Amino acid sequence: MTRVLLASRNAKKLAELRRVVAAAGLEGLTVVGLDDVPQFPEEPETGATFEENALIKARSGARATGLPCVADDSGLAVDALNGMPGVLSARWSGRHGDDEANNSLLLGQLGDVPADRRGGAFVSACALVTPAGEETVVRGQWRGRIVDEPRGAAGFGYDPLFVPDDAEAGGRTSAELAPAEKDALSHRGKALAQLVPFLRALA
Ligand SMILES: O=P(O)(O)OP(=O)(O)OP(=O)(O)OC[C@H]1O[C@@H](n2cnc3c(O)ncnc32)[C@H](O)[C@@H]1O
Ligand SMILES: [Mg+2]
Repeated sequence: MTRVLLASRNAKKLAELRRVVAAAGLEGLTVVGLDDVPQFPEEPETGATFEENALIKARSGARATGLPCVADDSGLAVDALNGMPGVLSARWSGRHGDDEANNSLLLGQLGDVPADRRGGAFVSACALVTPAGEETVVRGQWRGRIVDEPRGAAGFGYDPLFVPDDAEAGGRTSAELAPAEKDALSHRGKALAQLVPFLRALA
């Protein structure tokens, strides 16, 4: 069995990564998380793009463990904010991973922005780095709009504020979708789908 490390320190994101990889039915691959390998220090996510940050995380996981490593760097790019919070999504309010503070800051910033200009996209870059140094990076996007009040309790991050454009979502926020519904439409689902052939090749 080949082991593959999914390197995320965000438990809810990690659960999504695990789900999508499991749904792909990769025979001969065992997925492990950071809890299953010896601890190694977190590298600062200093990249200017999602791709650069995904590579920083995947390279450091592969280097520390000797395992092929998948990492996601993602965020919400709001049109009216010229693509921000972007790579700063996790720490937009100044406190890393404080979803409530991030959401209320974003809502305040969009306070005067009318409904027809509240478009944006979730973006995910997923990188696969092997111990031999082969690197693959892919990107998925999920278009939608930012509502003016949070709705729903599933998912994480900005999910309660994001209504996907997809008809299947029927006007629900991504925090109101069932997990499998989110995976079928999401930026992360689309990015990982492109990595599946490369993962299959490792098995
Ligand atoms: O870097 P790792 O350890 O993977 O965990 P993280 O939470 O810091 O992850 P990122 O640096 O990639 O930042 C992503 C942020 O973007 C937001 N985000 C990304 N994907 C999202 C999703 O599917 N739903 C809601 N918010 C999302 C959310 O605020 C995340 O904390
Ligand atoms: Mg991060």
